[in-house]
Amino acid sequence: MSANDVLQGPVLETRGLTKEFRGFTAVDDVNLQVQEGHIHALIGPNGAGKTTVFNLLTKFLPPTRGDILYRGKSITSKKSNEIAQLGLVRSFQISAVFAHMTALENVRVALQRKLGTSFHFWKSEKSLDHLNERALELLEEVGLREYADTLTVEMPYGRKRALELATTLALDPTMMLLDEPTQGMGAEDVDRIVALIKRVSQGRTVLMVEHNLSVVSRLCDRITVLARGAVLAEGDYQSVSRNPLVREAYMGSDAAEEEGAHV
Ligand SMILES: Nc1ncnc2c1ncn2[C@@H]1O[C@H](COP(=O)(O)OP(=O)(O)OP(=O)(O)O)[C@@H](O)[C@H]1O
Repeated sequence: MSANDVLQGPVLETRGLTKEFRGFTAVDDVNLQVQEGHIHALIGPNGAGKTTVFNLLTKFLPPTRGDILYRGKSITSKKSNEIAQLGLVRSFQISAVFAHMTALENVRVALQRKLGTSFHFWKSEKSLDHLNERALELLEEVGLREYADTLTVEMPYGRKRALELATTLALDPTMMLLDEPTQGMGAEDVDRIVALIKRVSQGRTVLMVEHNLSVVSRLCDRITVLARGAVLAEGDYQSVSRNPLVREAYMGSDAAEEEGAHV
C-alpha cells in the first residue's frame, strides 16, 4: 500500500470492534468507516451501543476485541490525551465547563490545556495577549462574542452547548466527536447549533451521536444505524430512513417517539 492509499482511506475506522460487559455484548463486531470531510452520524434506539462506541473511540473504555485506526494507524492502545494530540477530539460535556468562570475564561483554559506543557510560554505578556485574542476569535466563531464576560452559570443552556464547541475547537481538532450536541434544546437553539456545526465542520471531519433525526437529515453525509450493539444499516439519510430494518428497530422505542416529535 502506498502513502497515498492511506490518505485516501477513511479518517477513522474500526475493525471488529467489540465490547463485552461481564458476558453482555454491548458493541458487537462493529466495522465503521468515517470518510474525510464527512459529517457522519451514529444513530440507533436506546441501548444500541452508541455511547459505548464513543467511549471506545475516545479511549474512555478499552475494547474487548478489535482495532481502531486513525488515518490508517492503529490507535487502539493509545490514551485519550494522545489521540487528542493527533487531532481527534471529543466535545467536552457541559460539566467540564467551569460554571463560575466567564465564557472567555473557559475558552482560555481550554487553550492553556492545549499549550499546557510549555511553562515558559506564560512568562511572556505578549503570549497572554495572544491567548486572549485567540479565545475571543473562538467565541466569535461560535456566535458568543457578546457573552465573553458572562459567567457560564448565567448563560442560557443552548449557549453553554455552543461554548462547549468553542472549548473543543480550542484543541484544534481535525476530527470532532460530538455527543448529542442538540440534546435537551428547543427548536431555536437546535437551528442555531445545526448552523454552527455546519460552519465549524468546514475542513474537518465530524462523527456525532444524535437522537434528533431532523438534525441528522439536515447535517449528515452518512449515517450508521446501530441496534443491539451491531451495525444494522448504513448510507445516506434517504436510504437509511426507508430501510424496513431501521424502521422496525425504531418502532416503539423512545427514539421513534422523538422522531415523531422532531421530523
Ligand atoms: N459499564 C457498563 N456495564 C454494563 N453494561 C453496560 C455498561 N455501559 C453500557 N452498558 C450496556 O450496554 C448497552 C449499550 O449501552 P449504550 O449506553 O452504549 O447505548 P446507547 O445507544 O448510547 O443508548 P442511549 O441512546 O440510551 O444513550 C446497554 O444495554 C447498556 O445497559
